Amino acid sequence: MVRPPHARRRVGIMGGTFDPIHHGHLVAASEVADVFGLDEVLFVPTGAQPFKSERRVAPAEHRYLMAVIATASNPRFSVSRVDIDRPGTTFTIDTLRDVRASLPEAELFFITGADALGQILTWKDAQELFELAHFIGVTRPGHSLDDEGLPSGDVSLLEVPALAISSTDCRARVLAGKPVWYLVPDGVVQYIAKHGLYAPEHADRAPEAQEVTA
Ligand SMILES: Nc1ncnc2c1ncn2[C@@H]1O[C@H](COP(=O)(O)OP(=O)(O)OP(=O)(O)O)[C@@H](O)[C@H]1O
Ligand SMILES: O=C(O)c1ccc[n+]([C@@H]2O[C@H](COP(=O)([O-])O)[C@@H](O)[C@H]2O)c1
Repeated sequence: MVRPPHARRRVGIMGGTFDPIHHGHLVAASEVADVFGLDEVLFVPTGAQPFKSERRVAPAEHRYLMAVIATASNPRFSVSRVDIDRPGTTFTIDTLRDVRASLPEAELFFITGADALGQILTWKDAQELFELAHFIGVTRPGHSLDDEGLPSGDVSLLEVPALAISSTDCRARVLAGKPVWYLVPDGVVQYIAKHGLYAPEHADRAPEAQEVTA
């Protein structure tokens, strides 16, 4: 994308539980950054996600550090602590307000997979979300990408390389003793093993890996 000089900085925001971060997240962010000419993508791990309150989630600090490891080699990727440092339930409206406050001049793009895009109208202060960022819905295997009911002009849809990977499947594989090599970055494979994440047999060695945070 050709950019005029002095154009506003274009910043993508990829929010997620990232339990753990995997190559599906990274490919989606990379493709959006390329197609929309983003200067930077901020990965924003959630604190307590409102739709996952019944589920055990790895402690935020582990999910944050895995995101840091996964994005370290890409100069355009970084990880934000705004959601994990804010007490209480994570709502995207707060994420966007906080990022807007720290980057007042930037154009913001919120990146979301097809599954999450389909739920946006149920999110807190849904109508105001579209005043704070342009939303980009990306394809995800097993989900249909649809912007029905969403404000036209505020949402774009993008086909990204299809990776049928989910964090749920990665956790289940670790629990079953199966490899997650090539589903998540190498450093994340090693981080999961080092801290005994997702494997109950390691609970006595690494109790911090089994905390309930959401
Ligand atoms: N394979 C994928 N391709 C495209 N987008 C994805 C993919 N996996 C996740 N996303 C998107 O990334 C964001 C964060 O996803 P999340 O951290 O919940 O991962 P997940 O794999 O869906 O996790 P879980 O299986 O635990 O629900 C969401 O917008 C989701 O739609
Ligand atoms: O704001 C809300 O009400 C809301 C409800 C559910 C999910 N979200 C956001 O959706 C993004 C993807 O969430 P998740 O848990 O599917 O990874 C993440 O940034 C969440 O904060 C936001």
